[in-house]
Amino acid sequence: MGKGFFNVPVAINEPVKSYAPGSPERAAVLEAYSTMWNSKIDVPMYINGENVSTGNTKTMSAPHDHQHVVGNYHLAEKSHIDDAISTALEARTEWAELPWEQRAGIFLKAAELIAGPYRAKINAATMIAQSKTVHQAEIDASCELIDFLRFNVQFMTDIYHEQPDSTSDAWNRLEYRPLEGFVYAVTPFNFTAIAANLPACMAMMGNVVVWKPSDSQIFSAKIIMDVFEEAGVPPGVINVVFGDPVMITDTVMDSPDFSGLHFTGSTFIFKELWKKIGNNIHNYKTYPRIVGETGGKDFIVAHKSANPKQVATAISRGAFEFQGQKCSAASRAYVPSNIWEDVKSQVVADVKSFKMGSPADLENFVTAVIHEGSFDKLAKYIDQAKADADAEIIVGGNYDKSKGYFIEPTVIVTNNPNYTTMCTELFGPVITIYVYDENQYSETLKLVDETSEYALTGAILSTDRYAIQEATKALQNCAGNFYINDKPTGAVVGQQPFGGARASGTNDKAGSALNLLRWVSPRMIKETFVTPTDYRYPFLG
Ligand SMILES: NC(=O)c1ccc[n+]([C@@H]2O[C@H](COP(=O)([O-])OP(=O)(O)OC[C@H]3O[C@@H](n4cnc5c(N)ncnc54)[C@H](O)[C@@H]3O)[C@@H](O)[C@H]2O)c1
Ligand SMILES: N[C@@H](CCC=O)C(=O)O
Repeated sequence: MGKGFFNVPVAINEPVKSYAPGSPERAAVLEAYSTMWNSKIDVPMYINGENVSTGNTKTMSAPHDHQHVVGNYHLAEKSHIDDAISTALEARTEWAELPWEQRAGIFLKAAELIAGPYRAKINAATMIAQSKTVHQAEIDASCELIDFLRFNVQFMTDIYHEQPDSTSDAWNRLEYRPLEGFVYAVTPFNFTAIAANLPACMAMMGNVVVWKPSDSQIFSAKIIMDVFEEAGVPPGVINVVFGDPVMITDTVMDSPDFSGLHFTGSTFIFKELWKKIGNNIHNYKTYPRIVGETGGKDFIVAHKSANPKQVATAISRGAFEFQGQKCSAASRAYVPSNIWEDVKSQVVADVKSFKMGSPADLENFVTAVIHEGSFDKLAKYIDQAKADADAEIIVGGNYDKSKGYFIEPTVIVTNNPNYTTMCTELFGPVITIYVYDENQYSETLKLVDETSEYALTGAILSTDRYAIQEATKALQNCAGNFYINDKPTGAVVGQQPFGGARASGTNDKAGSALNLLRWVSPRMIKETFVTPTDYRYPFLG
């Protein structure tokens, strides 16, 4: 320790590859997809650097072909969770005391492994496990994950540089210690990058981790585990467990050494976990840090000055890329009456032109939703919209789960701004549009603010700067990520730190120093050079 003040490589965003016909990346990803599709993988848990198989397994299949099995994974019993906790705690001292540049080296290496030898594999696994198109897999599993790793190393050093003032007779130093105990990462299905980043960024700051991925993402989580291992994450630092989320969480949160939760997923589950922590609060050695990024009901508002083509494109891409399963996806839109007919005709034409099917066919723009539970929920809301007098489906509305969980991208128009699908998170390829009187802009902004419990992302499209300013102010509390003349999706690490407030989360901004600060417990050290030897003030003589 302490052999130099090292500069880390300046983080730059990983360029997104095109996958155009004839490109080497296209050939590589299709080959990786075909190899994975035609073999079956066995995914053990990973505890203390060892693969742990229990024989109690579940199969993994692709959402776009649910009868096609691509492998199985092993389920934990309580004793495995106890093991994961105790090995994490055993690894803690050595890991926490490892100089930061050694930890940085591991995660910078992980970024390069993904950028190079693992890129096709992690993209193909994400196409299979989460039914992402190749473009959506590339911006998530490769680029966003690489960016998380590189930028967080830089943010980590920025944090370490933040030091208090000192004087000639006293030197003040802040030490950014990891949390005392172990931390718990619970990750969602929808972003491979989020699944990797939640455990990785805590480990980067010197913490030891128990990580529970989503059942629907284990196939791509396996590639993350392989990358962490090859990059040199030592045994016990990140322990990966699968199985009953309630049993795993109860076991973790019953431990007095539990010191932090890093969660991304639905609002309801996050609130349940927060309650459990509250109920156990007297048992912990330290107050656990709680970070959760959760649901959304993300909006697009168009002003009467907006360009209809831009509004329509923001809707088509913002609502339907990755089947509307980004937490940032537009799911309610407010369009003024003067441009509605133009917006409507382009959105309908766009949606009718979408190709839907397996991500193995790179021509497809949309594929299947994640699982049967999601499919059934979406089908129910679509049927309800067909039956309700205050809603009309203007395009889409069909669904079919015979082979994969396919929901047609669907646009509902309602004359009721509080219609159920204007308020409830559906998490699928369904957007509801309310057409407002073009002269009721201010009233509509109030409606946008008050309609949903969430505050994740939102967008205003306008060519009128006064209208943009009015929206920026009126909507300041209903979106943690607010976009002007753009769609509300596609935040880039290092450029748009991501997260929302209200029921959308603790707004600790993934991909920024704000998030990393939650995983350290600073120690202030004051060193006095001339230590007093007399208690009296000078004037007391
Ligand atoms: N705000 C963000 O940054 C962000 C990002 C991605 C996803 N999301 C949200 O995530 C949700 C979609 O992801 P999902 O379907 O994987 O969410 P989910 O809440 O169903 O699952 C998230 C994780 O919680 C675990 N879990 C489920 N029940 C649990 C329980 N009772 N106890 C402990 N753990 C439990 C799951 O196994 C999974 O690992 C959406 O609501 C979306 O808005 C938010
Ligand atoms: N950061 C992503 C969304 C992550 C949640 O699913 C975006 O901005 O689209």
